[in-house]
Amino acid sequence: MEMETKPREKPDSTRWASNAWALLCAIRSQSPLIQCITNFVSMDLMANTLLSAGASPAMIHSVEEIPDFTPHTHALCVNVGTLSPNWLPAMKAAAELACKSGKPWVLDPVAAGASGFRLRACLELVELKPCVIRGNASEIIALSKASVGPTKGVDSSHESIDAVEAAKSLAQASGAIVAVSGAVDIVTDGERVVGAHNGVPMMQRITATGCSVTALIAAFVAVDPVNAFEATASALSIFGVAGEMGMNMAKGPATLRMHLIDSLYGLDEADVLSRVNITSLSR
Ligand SMILES: Nc1ncnc2c1ncn2[C@@H]1O[C@H](COP(=O)(O)OP(=O)(O)O)[C@@H](O)[C@H]1O
Ligand SMILES: Cc1ncsc1CCOP(=O)(O)O
Ligand SMILES: [Mg+2]
Repeated sequence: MEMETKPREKPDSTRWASNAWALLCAIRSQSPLIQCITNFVSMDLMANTLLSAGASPAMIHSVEEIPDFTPHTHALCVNVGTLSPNWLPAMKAAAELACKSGKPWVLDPVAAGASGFRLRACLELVELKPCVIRGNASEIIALSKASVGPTKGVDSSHESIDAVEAAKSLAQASGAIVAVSGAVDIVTDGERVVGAHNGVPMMQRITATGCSVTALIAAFVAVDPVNAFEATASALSIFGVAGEMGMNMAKGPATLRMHLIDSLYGLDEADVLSRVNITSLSR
Protein backbone atom coordinates (compact mmCIF):
# COMPACT_ATOMS: atom_id res chain seq x y z
CA MET A 1 0.00 0.00 0.00
CA GLU A 2 1.33 3.45 -0.92
CA MET A 3 1.74 5.95 1.91
CA GLU A 4 0.22 9.40 1.44
CA THR A 5 3.00 11.99 1.69
CA LYS A 6 0.89 15.11 2.27
CA PRO A 7 -2.43 15.74 3.97
CA ARG A 8 -5.34 15.14 1.61
CA GLU A 9 -7.21 18.39 0.79
CA LYS A 10 -10.73 18.51 2.13
CA PRO A 11 -13.32 18.44 -0.64
CA ASP A 12 -14.95 21.77 -1.46
CA SER A 13 -18.28 20.78 0.06
CA THR A 14 -16.63 20.04 3.42
CA ARG A 15 -14.82 23.36 3.41
CA TRP A 16 -18.08 25.22 2.68
CA ALA A 17 -19.81 23.44 5.56
CA SER A 18 -16.97 24.08 8.04
CA ASN A 19 -16.89 27.72 7.04
CA ALA A 20 -20.67 28.06 7.46
CA TRP A 21 -20.39 26.57 10.95
CA ALA A 22 -17.51 28.92 11.85
CA LEU A 23 -19.54 31.92 10.72
CA LEU A 24 -22.63 30.82 12.67
CA CYS A 25 -20.42 30.41 15.77
CA ALA A 26 -19.02 33.92 15.19
CA ILE A 27 -22.56 35.34 15.07
CA ARG A 28 -23.48 33.50 18.25
CA SER A 29 -20.41 34.76 20.10
CA GLN A 30 -20.24 38.32 18.70
CA SER A 31 -23.98 39.02 18.43
CA PRO A 32 -23.61 41.67 15.71
CA LEU A 33 -26.04 44.60 15.79
CA ILE A 34 -28.07 44.61 12.57
CA GLN A 35 -30.12 47.68 11.63
CA CYS A 36 -33.15 46.71 9.57
CA ILE A 37 -35.15 49.19 7.52
CA THR A 38 -37.79 46.80 6.33
CA ASN A 39 -41.41 46.35 5.33
CA PHE A 40 -44.24 46.06 7.84
CA VAL A 41 -44.99 42.45 6.85
CA SER A 42 -41.49 41.15 7.63
CA MET A 43 -40.51 42.99 10.80
CA ASP A 44 -41.49 40.23 13.23
CA LEU A 45 -40.07 37.22 11.36
CA MET A 46 -36.91 39.12 10.42
CA ALA A 47 -36.19 40.19 14.00
CA ASN A 48 -36.86 36.67 15.29
CA THR A 49 -34.66 35.11 12.61
CA LEU A 50 -31.76 37.35 13.62
CA LEU A 51 -32.30 36.68 17.33
CA SER A 52 -32.48 32.94 16.88
CA ALA A 53 -29.21 33.01 14.90
CA GLY A 54 -27.55 34.93 17.74
CA ALA A 55 -27.54 38.43 16.18
CA SER A 56 -29.14 41.56 17.60
CA PRO A 57 -31.81 43.18 15.39
CA ALA A 58 -32.94 46.82 15.55
CA MET A 59 -35.86 47.92 13.37
CA ILE A 60 -34.89 51.60 13.42
CA HIS A 61 -35.92 53.55 10.37
CA SER A 62 -36.61 57.21 11.07
CA VAL A 63 -34.31 59.53 9.17
CA GLU A 64 -33.78 61.61 12.31
CA GLU A 65 -32.13 58.70 14.16
CA ILE A 66 -29.79 57.49 11.44
CA PRO A 67 -26.85 59.86 12.10
CA ASP A 68 -26.67 58.73 15.74
CA PHE A 69 -27.51 55.07 15.31
CA THR A 70 -26.21 53.70 12.00
CA PRO A 71 -22.47 54.20 12.70
CA HIS A 72 -22.79 51.92 15.76
CA THR A 73 -24.32 49.01 13.86
CA HIS A 74 -22.31 46.10 12.42
CA ALA A 75 -24.41 45.82 9.24
CA LEU A 76 -27.54 47.31 7.68
CA CYS A 77 -30.40 45.57 5.86
CA VAL A 78 -32.58 47.69 3.55
CA ASN A 79 -35.81 46.17 2.21
CA VAL A 80 -38.23 48.07 -0.05
CA GLY A 81 -41.22 45.73 0.46
CA THR A 82 -43.77 48.33 1.58
CA LEU A 83 -42.01 51.30 0.04
CA SER A 84 -43.49 54.79 0.19
CA PRO A 85 -41.83 58.08 -0.77
CA ASN A 86 -41.28 59.17 2.83
CA TRP A 87 -39.23 56.04 3.66
CA LEU A 88 -36.76 56.33 0.79
CA PRO A 89 -34.65 59.21 2.23
CA ALA A 90 -34.02 57.18 5.40
CA MET A 91 -32.97 54.14 3.36
CA LYS A 92 -30.55 56.23 1.33
CA ALA A 93 -29.16 58.10 4.34
CA ALA A 94 -28.55 54.84 6.22
CA ALA A 95 -26.91 53.20 3.20
CA GLU A 96 -24.63 56.18 2.68
CA LEU A 97 -23.67 56.32 6.33
CA ALA A 98 -23.07 52.58 6.53
CA CYS A 99 -20.64 52.85 3.60
CA LYS A 100 -18.95 55.88 5.14
CA SER A 101 -18.55 54.01 8.43
CA GLY A 102 -17.11 50.95 6.66
CA LYS A 103 -20.12 48.76 7.54
CA PRO A 104 -21.58 46.36 4.97
CA TRP A 105 -25.16 46.88 3.87
CA VAL A 106 -27.49 44.47 2.10
CA LEU A 107 -30.37 45.30 -0.26
CA ASP A 108 -33.59 43.31 -0.73
CA PRO A 109 -35.25 44.71 -3.90
CA VAL A 110 -38.72 43.32 -3.13
CA ALA A 111 -40.98 43.38 -6.23
CA ALA A 112 -38.39 45.54 -8.06
CA GLY A 113 -40.23 45.31 -11.40
CA ALA A 114 -43.72 46.01 -10.05
CA SER A 115 -43.71 49.78 -10.66
CA GLY A 116 -41.56 52.55 -12.06
CA PHE A 117 -41.30 54.21 -8.65
CA ARG A 118 -40.07 51.03 -6.97
CA LEU A 119 -37.61 50.20 -9.77
CA ARG A 120 -36.13 53.71 -9.73
CA ALA A 121 -35.80 53.54 -5.95
CA CYS A 122 -34.01 50.19 -6.19
CA LEU A 123 -31.68 51.47 -8.91
CA GLU A 124 -30.85 54.53 -6.79
CA LEU A 125 -30.10 52.26 -3.84
CA VAL A 126 -27.86 50.05 -5.99
CA GLU A 127 -25.84 53.22 -6.79
CA LEU A 128 -25.10 53.48 -3.05
CA LYS A 129 -22.89 50.38 -3.19
CA PRO A 130 -24.63 47.55 -1.32
CA CYS A 131 -22.28 44.76 -0.33
CA VAL A 132 -24.94 42.16 -1.23
CA ILE A 133 -28.19 42.25 -3.22
CA ARG A 134 -30.57 39.31 -2.50
CA GLY A 135 -33.83 38.84 -4.36
CA ASN A 136 -35.92 36.16 -5.94
CA ALA A 137 -35.39 35.41 -9.64
CA SER A 138 -38.01 37.85 -10.98
CA GLU A 139 -36.63 40.67 -8.83
CA ILE A 140 -33.02 40.10 -9.91
CA ILE A 141 -34.03 39.89 -13.58
CA ALA A 142 -36.09 43.13 -13.33
CA LEU A 143 -33.27 44.95 -11.55
CA SER A 144 -30.60 43.69 -13.91
CA LYS A 145 -32.60 44.72 -16.99
CA ALA A 146 -33.95 47.85 -15.27
CA SER A 147 -37.38 46.98 -16.58
CA VAL A 148 -40.91 47.19 -15.22
CA GLY A 149 -43.21 44.43 -16.41
CA PRO A 150 -45.99 42.03 -15.58
CA THR A 151 -45.10 40.48 -12.22
CA LYS A 152 -46.51 38.37 -9.44
CA GLY A 153 -45.68 41.23 -7.07
CA VAL A 154 -43.44 40.03 -4.26
CA ASP A 155 -43.42 36.42 -5.51
CA SER A 156 -41.27 35.08 -8.33
CA SER A 157 -42.55 33.92 -11.68
CA HIS A 158 -39.09 32.60 -12.63
CA GLU A 159 -36.82 29.83 -11.36
CA SER A 160 -33.58 30.94 -9.68
CA ILE A 161 -31.52 29.05 -12.26
CA ASP A 162 -33.08 31.24 -15.02
CA ALA A 163 -31.58 34.33 -13.38
CA VAL A 164 -27.91 33.29 -13.36
CA GLU A 165 -26.88 35.54 -16.26
CA ALA A 166 -28.95 38.46 -14.92
CA ALA A 167 -27.32 37.98 -11.51
CA LYS A 168 -23.82 37.91 -13.00
CA SER A 169 -24.36 41.08 -15.00
CA LEU A 170 -25.93 42.86 -12.01
CA ALA A 171 -22.94 41.82 -9.89
CA GLN A 172 -20.51 43.08 -12.52
CA ALA A 173 -22.36 46.39 -12.99
CA SER A 174 -22.88 47.09 -9.28
CA GLY A 175 -19.82 45.53 -7.64
CA ALA A 176 -22.17 43.73 -5.22
CA ILE A 177 -22.43 40.04 -4.47
CA VAL A 178 -25.79 39.02 -5.98
CA ALA A 179 -27.90 36.22 -4.52
CA VAL A 180 -31.00 34.72 -6.14
CA SER A 181 -33.14 32.62 -3.83
CA GLY A 182 -35.28 29.70 -4.95
CA ALA A 183 -35.14 25.92 -5.17
CA VAL A 184 -31.38 26.39 -5.52
CA ASP A 185 -30.01 29.61 -4.03
CA ILE A 186 -27.54 31.12 -6.49
CA VAL A 187 -24.68 33.38 -5.36
CA THR A 188 -22.31 35.22 -7.69
CA ASP A 189 -19.65 37.90 -7.61
CA GLY A 190 -19.93 38.29 -11.37
CA GLU A 191 -17.36 35.56 -12.07
CA ARG A 192 -17.79 32.72 -9.58
CA VAL A 193 -21.22 31.13 -9.20
CA VAL A 194 -22.22 28.76 -6.39
CA GLY A 195 -25.50 27.08 -5.57
CA ALA A 196 -26.83 26.40 -2.07
CA HIS A 197 -29.03 23.32 -2.33
CA ASN A 198 -30.84 23.53 0.97
CA GLY A 199 -34.35 24.52 2.04
CA VAL A 200 -37.83 23.12 1.39
CA PRO A 201 -40.55 24.37 -1.02
CA MET A 202 -42.91 25.09 1.91
CA MET A 203 -40.66 28.05 2.83
CA GLN A 204 -42.28 29.94 -0.06
CA ARG A 205 -45.64 29.56 1.73
CA ILE A 206 -44.50 31.68 4.67
CA THR A 207 -44.44 35.39 4.05
CA ALA A 208 -41.13 37.15 4.70
CA THR A 209 -38.82 34.14 4.55
CA GLY A 210 -37.00 35.90 1.69
CA CYS A 211 -36.80 39.15 3.68
CA SER A 212 -35.54 37.23 6.71
CA VAL A 213 -32.80 35.39 4.86
CA THR A 214 -31.61 38.75 3.49
CA ALA A 215 -31.30 40.01 7.08
CA LEU A 216 -29.46 36.78 7.98
CA ILE A 217 -27.04 37.51 5.13
CA ALA A 218 -26.42 40.92 6.76
CA ALA A 219 -25.52 39.14 10.01
CA PHE A 220 -23.13 36.77 8.19
CA VAL A 221 -21.39 39.58 6.31
CA ALA A 222 -21.20 41.56 9.56
CA VAL A 223 -18.90 38.89 11.03
CA ASP A 224 -16.91 38.34 7.79
CA PRO A 225 -17.18 41.45 5.61
CA VAL A 226 -14.02 40.63 3.66
CA ASN A 227 -15.50 37.35 2.38
CA ALA A 228 -19.01 38.50 1.50
CA PHE A 229 -19.37 35.88 -1.25
CA GLU A 230 -18.74 32.99 1.17
CA ALA A 231 -20.78 34.65 3.94
CA THR A 232 -23.78 35.09 1.64
CA ALA A 233 -23.79 31.48 0.46
CA SER A 234 -23.38 30.29 4.05
CA ALA A 235 -26.33 32.35 5.31
CA LEU A 236 -28.61 31.01 2.57
CA SER A 237 -27.53 27.45 3.20
CA ILE A 238 -27.90 27.70 7.00
CA PHE A 239 -31.40 29.19 6.65
CA GLY A 240 -32.27 26.35 4.28
CA VAL A 241 -30.94 23.77 6.75
CA ALA A 242 -33.14 25.30 9.47
CA GLY A 243 -36.07 25.00 7.05
CA GLU A 244 -35.28 21.34 6.34
CA MET A 245 -35.03 20.46 10.02
CA GLY A 246 -38.10 22.54 10.87
CA MET A 247 -40.06 20.75 8.16
CA ASN A 248 -39.47 17.43 9.93
CA MET A 249 -41.65 18.72 12.78
CA ALA A 250 -44.10 20.95 10.86
CA LYS A 251 -47.66 20.29 9.73
CA GLY A 252 -47.89 23.29 7.39
CA PRO A 253 -46.65 26.86 6.91
CA ALA A 254 -47.64 28.16 10.35
CA THR A 255 -45.86 25.42 12.26
CA LEU A 256 -42.90 25.52 9.85
CA ARG A 257 -42.50 29.21 10.72
CA MET A 258 -42.20 28.26 14.39
CA HIS A 259 -40.00 25.17 13.88
CA LEU A 260 -37.70 26.97 11.43
CA ILE A 261 -36.91 29.55 14.12
CA ASP A 262 -36.41 26.85 16.75
CA SER A 263 -34.18 24.86 14.40
CA LEU A 264 -32.05 27.88 13.53
CA TYR A 265 -31.58 28.50 17.25
CA GLY A 266 -30.66 24.89 17.97
CA LEU A 267 -28.38 24.07 15.00
CA ASP A 268 -25.28 22.22 16.14
CA GLU A 269 -22.03 21.37 14.41
CA ALA A 270 -23.19 17.91 13.30
CA ASP A 271 -26.37 19.35 11.73
CA VAL A 272 -24.41 21.97 9.82
CA LEU A 273 -21.58 19.70 8.68
CA SER A 274 -23.94 16.98 7.50
CA ARG A 275 -26.53 19.20 5.79
CA VAL A 276 -24.88 22.32 4.30
CA ASN A 277 -24.79 21.64 0.56
CA ILE A 278 -23.00 24.34 -1.42
CA THR A 279 -21.47 23.51 -4.80
CA SER A 280 -19.74 25.44 -7.54
CA LEU A 281 -21.91 26.16 -10.58
CA SER A 282 -19.17 28.03 -12.47
CA ARG A 283 -18.45 26.70 -15.91
N1 LIG B 1 -38.51 25.40 -4.11
C1 LIG B 1 -37.78 25.66 -3.03
N2 LIG B 1 -37.08 24.67 -2.43
C2 LIG B 1 -36.34 24.92 -1.33
N3 LIG B 1 -36.23 26.14 -0.75
C3 LIG B 1 -36.88 27.17 -1.31
C4 LIG B 1 -37.68 27.00 -2.46
N4 LIG B 1 -38.20 28.20 -2.79
C5 LIG B 1 -37.74 29.07 -1.89
N5 LIG B 1 -36.94 28.47 -0.99
C6 LIG B 1 -36.26 29.10 0.14
O1 LIG B 1 -37.18 30.00 0.74
C7 LIG B 1 -36.51 31.19 1.18
C8 LIG B 1 -37.20 32.39 0.55
O2 LIG B 1 -36.89 32.39 -0.82
P1 LIG B 1 -37.86 33.00 -1.91
O3 LIG B 1 -39.23 32.45 -1.73
O4 LIG B 1 -37.20 32.79 -3.23
O5 LIG B 1 -37.77 34.55 -1.57
P2 LIG B 1 -38.88 35.66 -1.66
O6 LIG B 1 -39.75 35.37 -0.45
O7 LIG B 1 -38.14 36.93 -1.52
O8 LIG B 1 -39.59 35.50 -2.95
C9 LIG B 1 -35.06 31.02 0.79
O9 LIG B 1 -34.35 30.57 1.93
C10 LIG B 1 -35.08 29.94 -0.29
O10 LIG B 1 -33.91 29.18 -0.31
C1 LIG C 1 -46.39 40.27 1.09
C2 LIG C 1 -45.56 41.49 1.05
N1 LIG C 1 -46.04 42.64 0.47
C3 LIG C 1 -45.19 43.63 0.51
S1 LIG C 1 -43.73 43.23 1.27
C4 LIG C 1 -44.28 41.64 1.56
C5 LIG C 1 -43.45 40.61 2.21
C6 LIG C 1 -42.61 39.91 1.21
O1 LIG C 1 -41.75 39.00 1.85
P1 LIG C 1 -40.88 37.96 1.02
O2 LIG C 1 -40.23 38.70 -0.08
O3 LIG C 1 -39.89 37.47 2.00
O4 LIG C 1 -41.83 36.91 0.54
MG1 LIG D 1 -38.76 38.85 -1.24
